[in-house]
Amino acid sequence: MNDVTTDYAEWIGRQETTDDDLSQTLALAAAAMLDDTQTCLGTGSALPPLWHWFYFLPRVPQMLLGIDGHPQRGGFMPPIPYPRRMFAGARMRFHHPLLIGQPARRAATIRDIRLKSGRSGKLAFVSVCYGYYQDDRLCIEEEQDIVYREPGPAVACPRMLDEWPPLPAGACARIVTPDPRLLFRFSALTFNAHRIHYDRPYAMKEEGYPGLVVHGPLTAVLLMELVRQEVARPVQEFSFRGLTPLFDLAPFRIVCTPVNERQCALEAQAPDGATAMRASVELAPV
Ligand SMILES: C/C(=C\C(=O)SCCNC(=O)CCNC(=O)[C@H](O)C(C)(C)COP(=O)(O)OP(=O)(O)OC[C@H]1O[C@@H](n2cnc3c(N)ncnc32)[C@H](O)[C@@H]1OP(=O)(O)O)C(=O)O
Repeated sequence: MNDVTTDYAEWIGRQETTDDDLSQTLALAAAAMLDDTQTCLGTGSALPPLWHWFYFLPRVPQMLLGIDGHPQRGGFMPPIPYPRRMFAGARMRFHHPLLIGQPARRAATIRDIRLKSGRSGKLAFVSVCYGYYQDDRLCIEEEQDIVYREPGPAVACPRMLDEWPPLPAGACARIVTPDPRLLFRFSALTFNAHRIHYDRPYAMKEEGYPGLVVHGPLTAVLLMELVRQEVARPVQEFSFRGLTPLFDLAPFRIVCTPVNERQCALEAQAPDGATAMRASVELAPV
């Protein structure tokens, strides 16, 4: 089940390059969404880690969007027939911060396509590598896993704990209320038209979710913001895997637990206490 079918083999190695001027306006809009009134975001300032996701936006014409709101498959992304797209995870290494207001380039390459069978049914994982450059200098290396699922049974509404469990020693945490205003602003900032994040009838009736789905990259950004504010040290590496979706139906908790001098374990906990996203950061040496 792990082999790429010949149908998709020609997509491996496919490349796409996107230029962006890393406008200050978008950084200020991202800061507003994150309630960040402190970070200096002037021209030439370092873009906080993961904020590169607010740039290099897809420029696919409206007429080429699929029914789910994503660009129709068969262009850069392979024509996988499973209809339910999700962001499954990513790994990245930060070499240098991107600087606001200066031209930058993103080079994308499809690295791998794998068909798997999971508890939820048939899955197709597409791994896309990205290199982010400024002045021809590699600033960030990233690999994203996008998963396409076949339709399955409706996803149940998660039960809510009466109380969050105690935190591990040394951990810090924050409760996030993922209301539609936050999801809408994140969709807008990433120019992501996937309807599961803002169109409740579509999310529930077509894709079988109990509510609007929280973007995986939004949860990852919130975890990174917790590190940026509470640990306040430069991050060298970051990785995450989405284990179960989060919805706009109840608050979730994000937790950062130091593991050693250089590493923190991160987690987003669903309202029922289950781990919805597991992540880790490697910090720069002191
Ligand atoms: C933006 C954007 C979209 C979104 O943001 S969607 C919302 C964010 N994403 C999520 O909420 C995804 C949450 N995860 C899940 O729903 C499930 O974990 C998933 C991905 C459907 C898989 O669940 P299964 O239970 O069917 O899978 P298994 O645990 O049985 O594993 C089967 C094999 O798949 C591998 N695998 C599972 N999860 C991941 C993952 N996150 N990343 C990479 N690989 C994964 C697992 O290791 C098994 O592989 P084997 O080789 O061991 O068979 C947008 O669209 O842009």
